[in-house]
Amino acid sequence: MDMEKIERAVRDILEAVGEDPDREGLQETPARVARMYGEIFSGLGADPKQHLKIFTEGGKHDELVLVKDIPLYSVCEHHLLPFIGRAHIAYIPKNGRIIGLSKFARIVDCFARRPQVQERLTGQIADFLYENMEPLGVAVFIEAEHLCMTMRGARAAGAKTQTSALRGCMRSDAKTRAEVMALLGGR
Ligand SMILES: Nc1nc2c(ncn2[C@@H]2O[C@H](COP(=O)(O)OP(=O)(O)OP(=O)(O)O)[C@@H](O)[C@H]2O)c(=O)[nH]1
Ligand SMILES: [Zn+2]
Repeated sequence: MDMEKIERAVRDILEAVGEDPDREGLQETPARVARMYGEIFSGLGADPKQHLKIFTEGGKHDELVLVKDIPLYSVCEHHLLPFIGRAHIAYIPKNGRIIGLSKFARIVDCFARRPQVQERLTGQIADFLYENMEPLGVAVFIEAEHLCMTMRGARAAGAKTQTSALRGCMRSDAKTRAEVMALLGGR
Protein backbone atom coordinates (compact mmCIF):
# COMPACT_ATOMS: atom_id res chain seq x y z
CA MET A 1 0.00 0.00 0.00
CA ASP A 2 1.23 3.50 -0.89
CA MET A 3 1.14 5.18 2.52
CA GLU A 4 2.57 8.50 1.33
CA LYS A 5 -0.12 8.76 -1.32
CA ILE A 6 -2.84 8.18 1.31
CA GLU A 7 -1.27 10.83 3.53
CA ARG A 8 -1.27 13.36 0.69
CA ALA A 9 -4.89 12.52 -0.13
CA VAL A 10 -6.03 12.90 3.49
CA ARG A 11 -4.26 16.24 3.73
CA ASP A 12 -6.06 17.31 0.54
CA ILE A 13 -9.43 16.24 1.96
CA LEU A 14 -8.81 18.15 5.19
CA GLU A 15 -7.97 21.26 3.18
CA ALA A 16 -10.94 20.73 0.88
CA VAL A 17 -13.42 20.62 3.77
CA GLY A 18 -11.99 23.88 5.10
CA GLU A 19 -9.75 22.53 7.83
CA ASP A 20 -6.17 23.54 8.53
CA PRO A 21 -4.13 20.32 8.24
CA ASP A 22 -1.23 22.04 10.00
CA ARG A 23 -3.09 22.84 13.21
CA GLU A 24 -1.84 20.89 16.17
CA GLY A 25 -4.60 18.31 16.42
CA LEU A 26 -4.45 17.42 12.74
CA GLN A 27 -0.71 17.29 12.12
CA GLU A 28 -0.44 13.54 12.63
CA THR A 29 -3.84 12.72 11.18
CA PRO A 30 -2.79 11.93 7.58
CA ALA A 31 -0.18 9.44 8.81
CA ARG A 32 -2.67 7.93 11.28
CA VAL A 33 -5.33 7.55 8.61
CA ALA A 34 -2.77 5.92 6.30
CA ARG A 35 -1.91 3.38 9.00
CA MET A 36 -5.63 2.83 9.59
CA TYR A 37 -6.28 2.12 5.91
CA GLY A 38 -3.34 -0.25 5.96
CA GLU A 39 -5.19 -2.13 8.69
CA ILE A 40 -8.80 -2.00 7.53
CA PHE A 41 -7.86 -2.82 3.92
CA SER A 42 -5.25 -5.42 4.79
CA GLY A 43 -7.43 -8.08 3.16
CA LEU A 44 -6.50 -6.67 -0.26
CA GLY A 45 -3.03 -8.11 0.02
CA ALA A 46 -3.95 -11.25 1.91
CA ASP A 47 -4.56 -14.72 0.56
CA PRO A 48 -7.36 -16.52 2.43
CA LYS A 49 -5.85 -19.84 1.36
CA GLN A 50 -3.23 -19.38 4.06
CA HIS A 51 -5.98 -20.26 6.56
CA LEU A 52 -7.04 -23.46 4.84
CA LYS A 53 -5.36 -26.08 6.96
CA ILE A 54 -7.61 -29.01 6.27
CA PHE A 55 -7.79 -31.90 8.70
CA THR A 56 -9.31 -35.20 7.78
CA GLU A 57 -10.03 -36.05 11.40
CA GLY A 58 -13.69 -35.29 10.98
CA GLY A 59 -14.10 -39.04 10.65
CA LYS A 60 -17.58 -39.90 9.64
CA HIS A 61 -18.94 -36.53 10.64
CA ASP A 62 -21.19 -35.68 7.75
CA GLU A 63 -23.52 -33.58 9.87
CA LEU A 64 -23.86 -29.88 10.34
CA VAL A 65 -21.15 -27.63 11.76
CA LEU A 66 -22.31 -24.10 12.57
CA VAL A 67 -20.06 -21.26 13.72
CA LYS A 68 -22.27 -18.42 14.91
CA ASP A 69 -21.74 -14.75 15.68
CA ILE A 70 -18.34 -14.18 14.09
CA PRO A 71 -17.66 -10.44 14.50
CA LEU A 72 -17.54 -8.63 11.18
CA TYR A 73 -16.06 -5.23 10.35
CA SER A 74 -15.99 -4.14 6.75
CA VAL A 75 -16.09 -0.93 4.72
CA CYS A 76 -18.72 -0.14 2.12
CA GLU A 77 -17.14 0.63 -1.20
CA HIS A 78 -19.68 3.32 -2.05
CA HIS A 79 -18.97 5.67 0.84
CA LEU A 80 -15.92 4.17 2.55
CA LEU A 81 -17.89 4.00 5.80
CA PRO A 82 -17.92 0.92 8.02
CA PHE A 83 -20.53 -1.76 8.06
CA ILE A 84 -20.51 -3.77 11.23
CA GLY A 85 -22.22 -6.98 12.19
CA ARG A 86 -21.99 -10.72 12.55
CA ALA A 87 -21.35 -13.61 10.21
CA HIS A 88 -22.66 -17.14 10.69
CA ILE A 89 -21.18 -20.01 8.71
CA ALA A 90 -22.65 -23.49 8.44
CA TYR A 91 -21.25 -26.40 6.48
CA ILE A 92 -21.55 -30.13 6.11
CA PRO A 93 -18.14 -31.78 5.66
CA LYS A 94 -17.45 -34.38 3.01
CA ASN A 95 -15.09 -37.28 3.70
CA GLY A 96 -14.25 -35.87 7.14
CA ARG A 97 -12.62 -32.77 5.65
CA ILE A 98 -12.80 -30.09 8.34
CA ILE A 99 -10.86 -26.93 9.25
CA GLY A 100 -10.04 -25.37 12.60
CA LEU A 101 -12.94 -23.32 13.90
CA SER A 102 -10.84 -20.15 14.32
CA LYS A 103 -10.09 -20.23 10.60
CA PHE A 104 -13.67 -19.22 9.79
CA ALA A 105 -13.15 -15.95 11.64
CA ARG A 106 -9.82 -15.44 9.87
CA ILE A 107 -11.36 -16.12 6.45
CA VAL A 108 -14.26 -13.72 7.16
CA ASP A 109 -11.74 -11.06 8.18
CA CYS A 110 -9.66 -11.60 5.07
CA PHE A 111 -12.60 -10.88 2.76
CA ALA A 112 -14.11 -8.17 5.00
CA ARG A 113 -10.97 -6.03 5.13
CA ARG A 114 -11.45 -4.71 1.61
CA PRO A 115 -13.81 -2.16 0.07
CA GLN A 116 -16.94 -4.29 -0.13
CA VAL A 117 -20.67 -4.61 -0.63
CA GLN A 118 -22.37 -7.00 1.74
CA GLU A 119 -23.82 -9.24 -0.97
CA ARG A 120 -20.44 -9.81 -2.64
CA LEU A 121 -18.72 -10.37 0.70
CA THR A 122 -21.28 -13.04 1.61
CA GLY A 123 -20.89 -14.78 -1.75
CA GLN A 124 -17.09 -14.62 -1.73
CA ILE A 125 -16.87 -16.38 1.63
CA ALA A 126 -19.34 -19.06 0.52
CA ASP A 127 -17.58 -19.63 -2.83
CA PHE A 128 -14.16 -19.77 -1.21
CA LEU A 129 -15.23 -22.40 1.32
CA TYR A 130 -17.24 -24.40 -1.19
CA GLU A 131 -14.43 -24.50 -3.76
CA ASN A 132 -11.56 -25.11 -1.38
CA MET A 133 -12.99 -27.30 1.41
CA GLU A 134 -15.22 -29.21 -0.98
CA PRO A 135 -17.93 -29.78 1.61
CA LEU A 136 -21.36 -31.23 0.82
CA GLY A 137 -22.75 -27.77 1.35
CA VAL A 138 -22.03 -24.39 2.89
CA ALA A 139 -24.20 -21.49 4.01
CA VAL A 140 -23.00 -18.02 4.92
CA PHE A 141 -25.26 -15.50 6.65
CA ILE A 142 -24.31 -11.93 7.41
CA GLU A 143 -26.29 -9.31 9.30
CA ALA A 144 -24.83 -5.84 9.44
CA GLU A 145 -25.52 -2.20 10.07
CA HIS A 146 -24.20 0.14 7.39
CA LEU A 147 -23.11 3.47 8.80
CA CYS A 148 -23.65 5.04 5.37
CA MET A 149 -27.31 4.28 5.84
CA THR A 150 -27.57 5.25 9.50
CA MET A 151 -25.23 8.16 10.28
CA ARG A 152 -25.87 9.91 6.94
CA GLY A 153 -28.12 9.72 3.89
CA ALA A 154 -31.33 7.89 4.77
CA ARG A 155 -30.41 8.11 8.52
CA ALA A 156 -32.32 4.89 9.06
CA ALA A 157 -30.97 4.28 12.54
CA GLY A 158 -31.09 0.64 13.58
CA ALA A 159 -31.71 -0.71 10.07
CA LYS A 160 -29.94 -4.02 9.59
CA THR A 161 -29.25 -5.84 6.33
CA GLN A 162 -29.28 -9.64 6.19
CA THR A 163 -27.70 -11.57 3.34
CA SER A 164 -27.19 -15.26 2.71
CA ALA A 165 -25.23 -17.36 0.24
CA LEU A 166 -26.04 -21.06 -0.05
CA ARG A 167 -23.96 -23.62 -1.93
CA GLY A 168 -24.30 -27.35 -2.57
CA CYS A 169 -26.80 -29.22 -0.42
CA MET A 170 -27.61 -26.04 1.53
CA ARG A 171 -29.16 -24.73 -1.64
CA SER A 172 -30.69 -27.95 -2.95
CA ASP A 173 -31.94 -29.58 0.28
CA ALA A 174 -34.77 -27.71 1.99
CA LYS A 175 -34.54 -29.88 5.13
CA THR A 176 -30.87 -29.04 5.73
CA ARG A 177 -31.54 -25.38 5.10
CA ALA A 178 -34.44 -25.45 7.56
CA GLU A 179 -32.19 -27.06 10.19
CA VAL A 180 -29.66 -24.25 9.82
CA MET A 181 -32.31 -21.57 9.98
CA ALA A 182 -33.77 -23.13 13.13
CA LEU A 183 -30.32 -23.13 14.77
CA LEU A 184 -29.92 -19.49 13.85
CA GLY A 185 -33.19 -18.72 15.60
CA GLY A 186 -35.08 -17.57 12.53
CA ARG A 187 -32.52 -14.91 11.62
N1 LIG B 1 -26.72 -3.45 -1.99
C1 LIG B 1 -25.84 -2.79 -1.20
N2 LIG B 1 -25.91 -1.45 -1.14
C2 LIG B 1 -25.04 -0.83 -0.33
C3 LIG B 1 -24.09 -1.49 0.44
N3 LIG B 1 -23.39 -0.57 1.14
C4 LIG B 1 -23.92 0.63 0.80
N4 LIG B 1 -24.91 0.48 -0.08
C5 LIG B 1 -25.79 1.44 -0.77
O1 LIG B 1 -25.14 1.98 -1.87
C6 LIG B 1 -26.02 2.97 -2.38
C7 LIG B 1 -25.27 4.02 -3.14
O2 LIG B 1 -26.25 4.81 -3.69
P1 LIG B 1 -26.00 6.16 -4.46
O3 LIG B 1 -27.33 6.73 -4.84
O4 LIG B 1 -25.00 5.94 -5.55
O5 LIG B 1 -25.26 7.06 -3.37
P2 LIG B 1 -25.89 8.14 -2.36
O6 LIG B 1 -26.41 9.31 -3.13
O7 LIG B 1 -24.85 8.45 -1.33
O8 LIG B 1 -27.12 7.35 -1.74
P3 LIG B 1 -27.82 7.45 -0.30
O9 LIG B 1 -27.08 6.56 0.64
O10 LIG B 1 -29.23 6.98 -0.53
O11 LIG B 1 -27.76 8.90 0.13
C8 LIG B 1 -26.81 3.45 -1.18
O12 LIG B 1 -28.15 3.12 -1.39
C9 LIG B 1 -26.23 2.62 -0.01
O13 LIG B 1 -27.22 2.30 0.97
C10 LIG B 1 -24.05 -2.90 0.34
O14 LIG B 1 -23.24 -3.59 0.97
N5 LIG B 1 -24.95 -3.50 -0.48
ZN1 LIG C 1 -22.19 2.99 1.67
